[in-house]
Amino acid sequence: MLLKFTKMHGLGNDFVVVDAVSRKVYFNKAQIERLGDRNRGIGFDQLLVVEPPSNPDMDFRYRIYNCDGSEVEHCGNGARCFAKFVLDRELTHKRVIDVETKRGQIQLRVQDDGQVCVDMGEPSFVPADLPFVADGLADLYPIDVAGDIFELTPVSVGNPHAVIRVEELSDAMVEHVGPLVEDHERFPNNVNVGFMQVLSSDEVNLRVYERGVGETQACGTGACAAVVAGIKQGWLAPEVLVHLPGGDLRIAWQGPGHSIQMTGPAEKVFEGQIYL
Ligand SMILES: N[C@@H](CCC[C@H](N)C(=O)O)C(=O)O
Repeated sequence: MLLKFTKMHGLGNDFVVVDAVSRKVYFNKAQIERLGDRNRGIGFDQLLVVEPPSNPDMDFRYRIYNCDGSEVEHCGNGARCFAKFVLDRELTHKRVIDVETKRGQIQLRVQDDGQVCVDMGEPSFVPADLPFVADGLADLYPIDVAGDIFELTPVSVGNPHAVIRVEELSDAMVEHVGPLVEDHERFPNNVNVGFMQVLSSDEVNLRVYERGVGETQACGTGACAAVVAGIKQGWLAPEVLVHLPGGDLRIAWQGPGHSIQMTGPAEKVFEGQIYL
């Protein structure tokens, strides 16, 4: 079967986006891994599949797969690219789009400047929601990583994140500690690992080692998780500019009972077709 796709990115976190509204398409794990291979396929961090909604109150449903073939609940940068894709392809003319995901319902608002603001839903700090194995509730949780102790904040923003505050960001930290935390036994479903350097109460640097991918140039849910963790710990204000290797995101959270708002760009790179 010849598959038509669009290559997109949000701050360098790259996607292959497929229209499964106009024509049904299903992928198995081996196909996703092959398409995601940067040498033998197209290459992407995540595959996004745009489908009709199952709930008539929603505009679309979208499925998200990491390049290792695993299906995930949520993707912040993907949500913004999704909004640009359905407008560019004229699958909708709405600029406020309600979408079903594995995580639940999210709302995308396309601004006049082309940036997309995503209502990412409410975060949870309850360990069982990630899941994260813990004896009880704490502010910061110490975790033994190959003999070194790190303190982290576990956060679910629909998908699981571990946020570690560091004084300085380093390649060694992300490349060595990232994978060890990602599949640590205390995270039975694995976890996305964010390393956050606080610059001031409204500005941070962040690098994210993503579950099922490795380090990406940006992670939208990772930026949300880092900011809400920082607000919970009393380090950050309700609106924060997050500097990621691929560019900046604005994250706002007014506290418990409120959704996280994420604003940033979405870019189309090219369209193509490939045999599945
Ligand atoms: N890049 C994404 C997150 C994608 C999913 C993640 N790797 C997971 O396994 O949960 C984002 O922008 O949020």
